[in-house]
Amino acid sequence: MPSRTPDQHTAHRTDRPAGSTGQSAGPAGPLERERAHLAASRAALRAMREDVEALDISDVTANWVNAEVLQRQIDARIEALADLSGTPLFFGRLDLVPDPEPARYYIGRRHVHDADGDPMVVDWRAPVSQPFYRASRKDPQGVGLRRRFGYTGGELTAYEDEDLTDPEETEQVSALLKREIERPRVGPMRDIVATIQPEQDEIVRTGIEGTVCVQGAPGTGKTAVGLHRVAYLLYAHRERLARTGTLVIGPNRSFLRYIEQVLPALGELAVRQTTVEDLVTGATGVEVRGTDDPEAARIKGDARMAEVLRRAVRAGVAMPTEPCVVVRGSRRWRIPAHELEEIVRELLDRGIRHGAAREALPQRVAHAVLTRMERAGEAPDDRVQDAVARTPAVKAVVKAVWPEVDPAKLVLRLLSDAAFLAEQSEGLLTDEERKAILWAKPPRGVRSARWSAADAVLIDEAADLVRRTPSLGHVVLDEAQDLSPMQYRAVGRRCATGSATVLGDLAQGTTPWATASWAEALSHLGKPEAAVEELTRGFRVPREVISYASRLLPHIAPGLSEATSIREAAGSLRVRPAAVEELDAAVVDACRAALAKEGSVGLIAADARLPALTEALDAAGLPHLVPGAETDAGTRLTLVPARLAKGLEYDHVVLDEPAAVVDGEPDERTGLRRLYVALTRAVSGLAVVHAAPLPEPLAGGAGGGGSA
Ligand SMILES: Nc1ncnc2c1ncn2[C@@H]1O[C@H](COP(=O)(O)OP(=O)(O)OP(=O)(O)O)[C@@H](O)[C@H]1O
Repeated sequence: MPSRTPDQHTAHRTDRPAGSTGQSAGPAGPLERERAHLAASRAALRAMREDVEALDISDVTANWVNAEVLQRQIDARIEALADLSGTPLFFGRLDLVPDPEPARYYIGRRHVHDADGDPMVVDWRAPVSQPFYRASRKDPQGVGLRRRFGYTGGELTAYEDEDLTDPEETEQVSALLKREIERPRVGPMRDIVATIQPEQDEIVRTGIEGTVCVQGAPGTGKTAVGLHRVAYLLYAHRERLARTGTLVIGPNRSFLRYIEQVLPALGELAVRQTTVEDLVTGATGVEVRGTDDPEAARIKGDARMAEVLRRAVRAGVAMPTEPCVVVRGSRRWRIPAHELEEIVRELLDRGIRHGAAREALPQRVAHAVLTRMERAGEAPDDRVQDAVARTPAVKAVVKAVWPEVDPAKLVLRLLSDAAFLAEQSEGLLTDEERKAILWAKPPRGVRSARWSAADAVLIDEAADLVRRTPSLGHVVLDEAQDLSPMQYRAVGRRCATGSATVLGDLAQGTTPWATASWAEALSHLGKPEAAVEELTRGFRVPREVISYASRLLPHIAPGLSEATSIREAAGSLRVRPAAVEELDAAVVDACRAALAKEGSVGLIAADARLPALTEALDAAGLPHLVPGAETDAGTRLTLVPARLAKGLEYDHVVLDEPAAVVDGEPDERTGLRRLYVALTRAVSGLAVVHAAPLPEPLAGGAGGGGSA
């Protein structure tokens, strides 16, 4: 039941600058009434929490196990009902067109109800909240008035109305929305529930059955959308996902640290967040201590390796050459080799997992024995079949014909036994490719092997050939463009019976095997039917900066169009040449200038430049952090290796020596893509400082930004 408003509300625009309280905010003014509703909602939330805290479960739980489970659920509920001081309880209000009575909903991060159970705040994920994000004058969706609230330090200080019933009134950019989006960045990533845009909301609320792939330019909100989609799905399908699980996969640990607080802020505390590498090492138990050269990594990540592994697993299966003779009492039952072979071939043809087939084989052989017994006039039952399956003769057949496969040992053999690899990759890999992936010095065993990240994925694939990997209910895969086909398969296994949200940008692919087309990636993931959506409206990067970075697009991703930007921020780009011997000092200057402003500062540089820059910053007395570490008012500067910049953002970015960033990569296209990533991390301003000539695509053309 929506809360009813006895006083018929009159829609009214304040249109005053966000943050101001305006003149209408007298004691009985609308702002005061909204504050009163906030206070009442807070009290109601407190009461909800106290109700749960007061629950006495001693009567209802028959044993201590139940009691413990119930207590855990209660504790989680109490935690979920906390009133977080920095997080406003509601951020919006919808007044529906009276039909027949007016109805009003306050939209917030969680559901709050009064003592009668009537809602005081509705969860943003509830169906009634959807028009808050999607309704427009063209399509009001039953909404008469949409109100957005502005907060300052937890205080409700402003509101802003849109009358959706008047199609004549022109759409205006909401000042509160703009203020929220343009708020300086300090700490880790924040949720965007108050300002999700219609095109983003469509993706967030896609049904759980559908896999969605989002291609989006830097800063279009892919990560934000993916995280809010998990929160939405958990709300809409709580029980199902509690059973099957959800997972968020990101490119590296510093990125995960950057995003880790978004879901908890939305009340979702149980979503696992990991990298592909941690996912497969966790599943296989191998430790990654080695690296591959790019060519070896490319081949190991190629989808052809899936077939090589499939063959290698099957290669262990030998055709029986001896009959199986089972002795029971005074009788001997003989299954000839050719009949055993038929059983083996039938199991192979069924394409079931190696381990499952190995478990089925003794029963099949026993069944053949039972058929003979029946033909001889006996009447054996299931227990006899089980007993036969356990006889030494049948066990010996299984051992000889269908040996157990240890996934890591199998991969170790493939990478160290040239003849074995040649046999299993016949017609799939070339001699050079085989040479590229064979270990020069084979390790002694699985434990001493210096496994690479790509090896761990191969072992994970082999493990799945032996035993099916359990599938989760939903997987969000961020920065997907960097995955190899074999990595896509590893992720695909984890959502084989669930769905996925695949997020990425082809222009930001910086691995040698980076995705060339989403259709191909989705087929490796096992979701070829997924819809590909495009986001082009940028929320991070100021217009001048994104158009500067977009000069690289024809060289790195010719098919993609330039993103737009909602940030005007004139003067946001500075390109500053420096003499070689003055480069470090110029970079330090640029950092100081950035630190003089509000917000976080990221100094992005090629790996090779890090020692010199660390020294220069230390000498200048500028404390700095590593990516992913939490910034605070004292230390707002992070020194970011270009290779870790992906997915992150800083209010002000100082980019050191673009040419060095390009040179740090094995080929020019990858180098320019790395540069594109680095150029698109800034929220408010970018200063490019260089001594070497700028890479050609940046140097050319007019409007290269102001010089400082
Ligand atoms: N609707 C929105 N309201 C407010 N802020 C938004 C909105 N959408 C995105 N943002 C903000 O814009 C910034 C960029 O979003 P996000 O990191 O999700 O983009 P991305 O597409 O993943 O970028 P990249 O490709 O660089 O990884 C973030 O600070 C995010 O909070």
